[in-house]
Amino acid sequence: MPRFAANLSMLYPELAFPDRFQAAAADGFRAVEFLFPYEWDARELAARLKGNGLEQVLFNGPPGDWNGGERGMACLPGREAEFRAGIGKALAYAEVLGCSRLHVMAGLVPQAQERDALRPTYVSNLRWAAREAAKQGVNVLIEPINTRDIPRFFLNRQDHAHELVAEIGEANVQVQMDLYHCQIVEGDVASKIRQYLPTGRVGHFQVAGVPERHEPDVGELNYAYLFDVIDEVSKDCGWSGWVGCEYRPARGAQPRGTSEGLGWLRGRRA
Ligand SMILES: O=C(O)C(=O)[C@@H](O)CO
Ligand SMILES: [Mg+2]
Repeated sequence: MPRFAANLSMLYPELAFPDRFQAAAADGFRAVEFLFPYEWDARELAARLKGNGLEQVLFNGPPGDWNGGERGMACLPGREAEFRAGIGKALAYAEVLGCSRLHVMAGLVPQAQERDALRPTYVSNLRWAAREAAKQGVNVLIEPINTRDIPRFFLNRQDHAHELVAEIGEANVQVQMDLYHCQIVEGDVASKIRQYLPTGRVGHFQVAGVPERHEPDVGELNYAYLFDVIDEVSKDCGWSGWVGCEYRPARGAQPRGTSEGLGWLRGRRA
């Protein structure tokens, strides 16, 4: 059975962020992930994890000016110093949270620039981040994201991500395979799991229904089937990572809306 982690940036929207840890534990989760922890003290978050018997399995590096529309800096020439400072900050949080996966967002292709021209900057930034992360046993993850949600995002496809992982050439760089984005951009999701999971280069999965990004049992993807595929391939190749529940509950911020939407998970937990 896949092991499922609650994404606390999206689940339990009716609760203040620090209270989402307890809610996730009460719903039976043993692990959590979230996007950005930086407005909270790392020790306070570590205490929430410990107090609720939870493991932190993933979070994101600083994305640049998120409210101003930025979605990472890794591909942006001229932003290397800020990128490196952000990785330093993220690794300090990873240490306190005991987290071994860091998602580094690629960034947007600037207007009037070609994606390929950004590749050397991206590769060199990721290589630097990976070497820093390796010093404390952290894996750096890169995630293809669909361009409907994030227009001009640098990284959109699984094959592009795996090519870049090979070019970066560091053992601790892996792909965060978000099946929601994968379905929107390229489809053929089960075959892609079978193709990429045995390579040892998939570090984490994320799931959501398509197209609304609600619960996995809402929408066009048959997750019952896909979870069986992950199970089957994991057994063959010895993969033992996590599946992040990164969706917006269909019942929105209604009290207990997230919990009531977890029917899809019943009987599926490892
Ligand atoms: O949007 C996603 O998908 C993510 O995994 C985030 O970390 C980045 O927006
Ligand atoms: Mg994702």
